[in-house]
Amino acid sequence: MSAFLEVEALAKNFGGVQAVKDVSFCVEKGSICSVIGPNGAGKTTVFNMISGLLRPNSGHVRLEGQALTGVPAHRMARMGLGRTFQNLAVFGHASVVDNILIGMHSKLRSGPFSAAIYWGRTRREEVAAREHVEKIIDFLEIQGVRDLPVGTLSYGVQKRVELARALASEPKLLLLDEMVSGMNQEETEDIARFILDIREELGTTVVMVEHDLGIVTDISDKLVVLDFGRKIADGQPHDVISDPTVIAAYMGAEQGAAA
Ligand SMILES: Nc1ncnc2c1ncn2[C@@H]1O[C@H](COP(=O)(O)OP(=O)(O)OP(=O)(O)O)[C@@H](O)[C@H]1O
Repeated sequence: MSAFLEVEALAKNFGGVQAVKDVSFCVEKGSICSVIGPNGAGKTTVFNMISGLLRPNSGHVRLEGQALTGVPAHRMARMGLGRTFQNLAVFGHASVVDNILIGMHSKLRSGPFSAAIYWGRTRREEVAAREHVEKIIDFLEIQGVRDLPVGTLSYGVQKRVELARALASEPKLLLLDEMVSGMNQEETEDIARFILDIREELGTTVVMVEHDLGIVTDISDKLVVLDFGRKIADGQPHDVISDPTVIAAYMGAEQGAAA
């Protein structure tokens, strides 16, 4: 049986820079997998190849055996992918509810023309969409700010709205790009709890790129470590972070930064 997500021999060059070289790993259904590594290791590039923002020079990505490689990013929601971005990607002037409704558009069947013909179906879809949004709002505990413009909220709550929008399309695979960077301790702990709840209660598989080693070792089932574009380790968090190759990669990066 094939793995839920298969990343096979991915490679990507930017001009003369080999950002990712022959990276392969698998993610089991219903698990949380984190891709870590020092600055410039190739994490974001791998992530963007999984989510369709970048096309690999070679290699494949498959979700439940279906090829994702070459599928444009805007069709990924229909393939079962949801994602958040390293830099906040919310509509600051729109309310929390409207931001989440925007995330649902890939699930709605009615466009303006079919809406004119099938008014009843459109109406039912809209009611169902609003009910679904309310469930997500309850799930992520953002009831108190539901009608406020997202731009007026704290950074941690805005990230939660972004997460809500990614969940709106009911993804099978949720990709989280440096979700907790810039968050304080309390916001980080909240997000860690929500990620665990998403896995437990919604059964969603989660892949994250993360700098914060505390959160990844606490909540991940598996870590994949990159260094200079190559995979140097993968496995259970406590084994991986005590692996001498991984320690050396992080220490090398620190020494490089200090020099
Ligand atoms: N668009 C690009 N053009 C040229 N080089 C790039 C581009 N994107 C990434 N790189 C280079 O590819 C390498 C991997 O970058 P990437 O952003 O994937 O690493 P990262 O592990 O996500 O780093 P960070 O932790 O700093 O975000 C780096 O050397 C980077 O400078």
